Amino acid sequence: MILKTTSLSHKYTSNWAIRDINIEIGQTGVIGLLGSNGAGKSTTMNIICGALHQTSGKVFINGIDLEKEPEAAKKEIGFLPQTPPLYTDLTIDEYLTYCAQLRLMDKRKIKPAMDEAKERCGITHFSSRLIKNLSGGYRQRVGIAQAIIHKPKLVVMDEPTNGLDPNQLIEARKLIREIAQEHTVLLSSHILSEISLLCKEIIMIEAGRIVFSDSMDAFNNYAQASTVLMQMENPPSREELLLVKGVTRVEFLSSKQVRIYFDGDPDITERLIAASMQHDWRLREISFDKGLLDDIFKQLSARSY
Ligand SMILES: Nc1ncnc2c1ncn2[C@@H]1O[C@H](COP(=O)(O)OP(=O)(O)OP(=O)(O)O)[C@@H](O)[C@H]1O
Repeated sequence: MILKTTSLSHKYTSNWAIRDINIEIGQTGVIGLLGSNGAGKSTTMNIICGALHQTSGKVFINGIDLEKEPEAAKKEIGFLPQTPPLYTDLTIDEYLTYCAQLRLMDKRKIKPAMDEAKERCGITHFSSRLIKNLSGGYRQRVGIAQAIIHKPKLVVMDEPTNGLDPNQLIEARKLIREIAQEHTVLLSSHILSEISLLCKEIIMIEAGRIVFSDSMDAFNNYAQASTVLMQMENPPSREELLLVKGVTRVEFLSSKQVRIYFDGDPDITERLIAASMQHDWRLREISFDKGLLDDIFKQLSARSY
């Protein structure tokens, strides 16, 4: 088991920030920790990485008890916190060397490990550049390089794609996927689409408790389609749409785009397509729209897990 937590709970002051968090991860790949702001993602990650001491519960990294043998356990953890601890007045090489020393790496192994981490993160050409002169995307890569330099089994990334522009996002996702081929990556986000793009397993945390833990496929099945989105060149009136069997409510998002609420019968799309052909609505696009993340949170939080 690469990561195991048992009944992990934490109180900062009087309230529980997280309660009874049980996680078991045994394989490589990206595992997503999904939750809204304040759900307890950072608290959980900080404890797993030994940056925060839990009120109760246990953490095992590769079978090693983090509390009892912190040094040995931390050798198997790479951590990219929400704000990467970058020393901006150092060059990439100076910074990575410093990080490797902090991890108590064997002196002779530092240079080859650093070269490999830089290569994987695509920052070799900036080796002697000061970190303060790097763009946000490249700083993020340096953050990832420091998390993998000692080849840990588990790499923990707290909201690693936050604040990146669309191109940097694509690059960062690619890099994370590559890293996940050899390491187990536990990655947090409050954005469902980000998690669904990257993760095969998902752990959802809400108000400090795990409310869902399964494969992304199982999650997608659970998140039932709640509405249908239709784009038409020649849309009908609200009244006409309400005449289609199963349609319960119609919301015009623009003059040509409509959100259809329906009674839950998935054959609704066939009936809408048939009606469109019959009345020449000139349908351009039709798709199920999964519930908004907030709705899914509410549904999941409401059931006892
Ligand atoms: N240092 C602290 N002192 C007191 N309460 C804290 C502290 N850090 C976090 N909390 C509280 O603990 C709860 C969980 O916070 P946490 O930062 O773990 O959530 P999160 O899911 O990571 O949210 P975000 O995405 O906003 O970082 C929240 O209610 C938060 O207000």
